[in-house]
Amino acid sequence: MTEPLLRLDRISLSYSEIDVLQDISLDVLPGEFVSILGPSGAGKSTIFKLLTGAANAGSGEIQFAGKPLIATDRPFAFMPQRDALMPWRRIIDNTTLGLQVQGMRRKEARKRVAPLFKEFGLGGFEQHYPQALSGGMRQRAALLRTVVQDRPVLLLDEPFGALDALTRNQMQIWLEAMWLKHRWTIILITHDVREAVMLSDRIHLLSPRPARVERTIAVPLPRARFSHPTARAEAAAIETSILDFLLSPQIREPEGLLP
Ligand SMILES: Nc1ncnc2c1ncn2[C@@H]1O[C@H](COP(=O)(O)OP(=O)(O)OP(=O)(O)O)[C@@H](O)[C@H]1O
Repeated sequence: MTEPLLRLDRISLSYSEIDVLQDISLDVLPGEFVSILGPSGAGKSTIFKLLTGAANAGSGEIQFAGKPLIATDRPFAFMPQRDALMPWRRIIDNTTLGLQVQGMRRKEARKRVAPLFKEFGLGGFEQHYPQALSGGMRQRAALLRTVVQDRPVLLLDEPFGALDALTRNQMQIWLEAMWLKHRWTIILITHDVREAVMLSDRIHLLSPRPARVERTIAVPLPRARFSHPTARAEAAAIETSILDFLLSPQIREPEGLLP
């Protein structure tokens, strides 16, 4: 059996009186594409804060490659919800930012990222500023900045949430192709159930805050699922069952946003 690359073992976390995570246990296999889905405010981004060291668990353990994760050990490259491109830096210099923060010299960092521009659909835009790029291009630039850091796990927090439906779908197709080629280990936070079913090997469904893993759903279907002649019906059925679950009375928005 493949050993997990990452394991969260009974993690709980509170912010002063607010309990946010309660006994979260989940694992991620090497090369696996995992999604985390759950109601708004459940604590999804908090899981990434824990992994990146921006928050500390009250109890439980995080293991990476079979050993407890220590503070100096940061095997994650994080892409935040908004692209966070710096408007005053050219695209090439935005994509080198993570490497430069790690101490790489600008010239060397540029050499590392430049060959990847074409693959990320950004060829010819190296010297442009972010405001000259479309929403999809900006997200690809942010993803490029994340990927070049060459960390074992990519943490993507709703990377396509702000895009229009058509661009989002194009980006999902592109990300799937990139993942099939590079086999990165990815944890994706998303609100988009179809996106999770399309891209994930497994989906962890969270309860409302304090978040627990309510269900883990494997999606063992061939890729390009929603256009695959036989898999598409099953993919649609999984999507419907997740939506039913998320809209069930015990899971749906706790603030009563739904009737
Ligand atoms: N620094 C903080 N101090 C206090 N409370 C916080 C802090 N950060 C987050 N929270 C609270 O923790 C809860 C979980 O927040 P989190 O951002 O992890 O949710 P989420 O599931 O990612 O939400 P969304 O889907 O809306 O982005 C929320 O109630 C939020 O208000």
